[in-house]
Amino acid sequence: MSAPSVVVLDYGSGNLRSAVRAVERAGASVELTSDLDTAMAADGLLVPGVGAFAACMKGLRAIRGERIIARRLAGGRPVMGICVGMQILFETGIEHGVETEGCGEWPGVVERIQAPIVPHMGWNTVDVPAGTSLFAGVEKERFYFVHSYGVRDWTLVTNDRTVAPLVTWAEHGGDRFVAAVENGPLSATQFHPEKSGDAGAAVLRNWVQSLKVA
Ligand SMILES: NC(=O)CC[C@H](N)C(=O)O
Repeated sequence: MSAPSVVVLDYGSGNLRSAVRAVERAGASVELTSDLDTAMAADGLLVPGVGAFAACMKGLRAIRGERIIARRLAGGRPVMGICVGMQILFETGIEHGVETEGCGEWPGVVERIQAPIVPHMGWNTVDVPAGTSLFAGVEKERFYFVHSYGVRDWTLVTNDRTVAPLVTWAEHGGDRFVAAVENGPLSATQFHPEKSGDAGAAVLRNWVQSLKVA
């Protein structure tokens, strides 16, 4: 079976090369591009990101990235967001007093972590829900975080006809925030799997291996 194809979306954010290398090591054939048709056709789309929420959303909109994400998800085509690439999937981001509209794939606000020491920078464990596939085999491992903001409250309303997302939580300085989400074709991690050693590599491998099944 050929390697799954993954587009790493190039919307001007940083951390692109390490994301490309990490997904290649996870077994995918990777292209770094902002081309809409290429991004739509790939088995998986990875949305990395470092920097401020507003700047990332500006860069994403400049290449119609929010439309690429929405159209892929409408067709059940897998997307994974990492760090700011996860944060921009939510409804709103508030950084340095600036409120910015996100992609709105999930309700919720990205806001400053309420902890004595911010940024949350370093290795941490996560609280993984039953039924996870993203964390299969590494549920008890540590992952590398570098962020000052996060989603501290998960308020998605579901009913008996919808499959609730699997939400993984983490805690820093007494504050809890969403560390990962598995929601059908949409996956996301607040931590950097590409900076999280063998455990992070396993998360990316789990995601890449799910693409051919999708
Ligand atoms: N690693 C980053 O780029 C941090 C992303 C975001 N600005 C945050 O602080 O949460």
